[in-house]
Amino acid sequence: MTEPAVRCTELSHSFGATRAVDGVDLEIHAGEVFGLLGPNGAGKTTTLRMITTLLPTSPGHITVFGVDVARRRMAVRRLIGYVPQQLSADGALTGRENVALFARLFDVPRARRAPQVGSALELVGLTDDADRTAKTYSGGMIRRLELAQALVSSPRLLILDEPTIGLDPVARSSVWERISEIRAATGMTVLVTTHYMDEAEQYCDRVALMHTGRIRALGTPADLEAGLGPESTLDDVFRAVTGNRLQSEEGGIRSVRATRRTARRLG
Ligand SMILES: Nc1ncnc2c1ncn2[C@@H]1O[C@H](COP(=O)(O)OP(=O)(O)OP(=O)(O)O)[C@@H](O)[C@H]1O
Repeated sequence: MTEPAVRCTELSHSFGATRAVDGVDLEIHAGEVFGLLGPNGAGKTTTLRMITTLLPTSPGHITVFGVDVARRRMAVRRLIGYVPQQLSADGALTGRENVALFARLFDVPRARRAPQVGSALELVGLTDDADRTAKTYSGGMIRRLELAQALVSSPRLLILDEPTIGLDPVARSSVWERISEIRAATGMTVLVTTHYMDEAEQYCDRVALMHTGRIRALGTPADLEAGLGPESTLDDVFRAVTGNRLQSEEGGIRSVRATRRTARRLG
């Protein structure tokens, strides 16, 4: 059997008295688009930060393509491209310069940098705008630029934390279309967190519904919905397993926060 892209075993993490992640077992198949869904505070970002080596994994255990995250952090980092929630593009640099900076940071060999920067920009549809400063980009273009930054080292696993938050519906679908195309073109595994149910239904092969640090349901969107009954949505499934609604009003507040952050960083 193919090695899973990610295998998490009994993953837990506490911040003081807050149990952010509470006994998560999870396997992400190589080549799939996997959605980790849940409301604010569910433990999604903490889980991603453990997989990306930014937080300790103990007492649990994680492997990325069979490589132990606790023991071989640098080897794991080379396998991963990570787009965090906080923006990471510099408005004073051009799109190409931003991506080139990441190529250097991620140790892409000098001779391969220019071609890899060019193909990362092409994968996200920014070739024509590559030599404009990032402060002239729209919110959707910035997200695509961040995708290019994460793609420039040709990772096998692309991890995206709320990639479409704060974007309008057109920009949201444009980001998702790029993600789908990149997966099709490269066979890359994609792990994404979102609280937009419609996006997860449309673009994820499988999803895990997370609540108070635990995985409450896992499967394809269609199977999870069918398990509940005809006409069910993922939001209904989430409510059935937790008693709460997934799509809270807070999404709006966070969107505004994210938009403000964009304005501040790039303005
Ligand atoms: N650095 C930290 N210090 C203290 N508590 C934290 C820290 N990071 C996260 N938490 C807490 O851990 C819990 C899980 O947070 P986490 O960010 O993983 O959730 P999330 O599902 O990603 O939500 P969001 O999308 O809002 O980030 C929350 O109760 C949060 O307040």
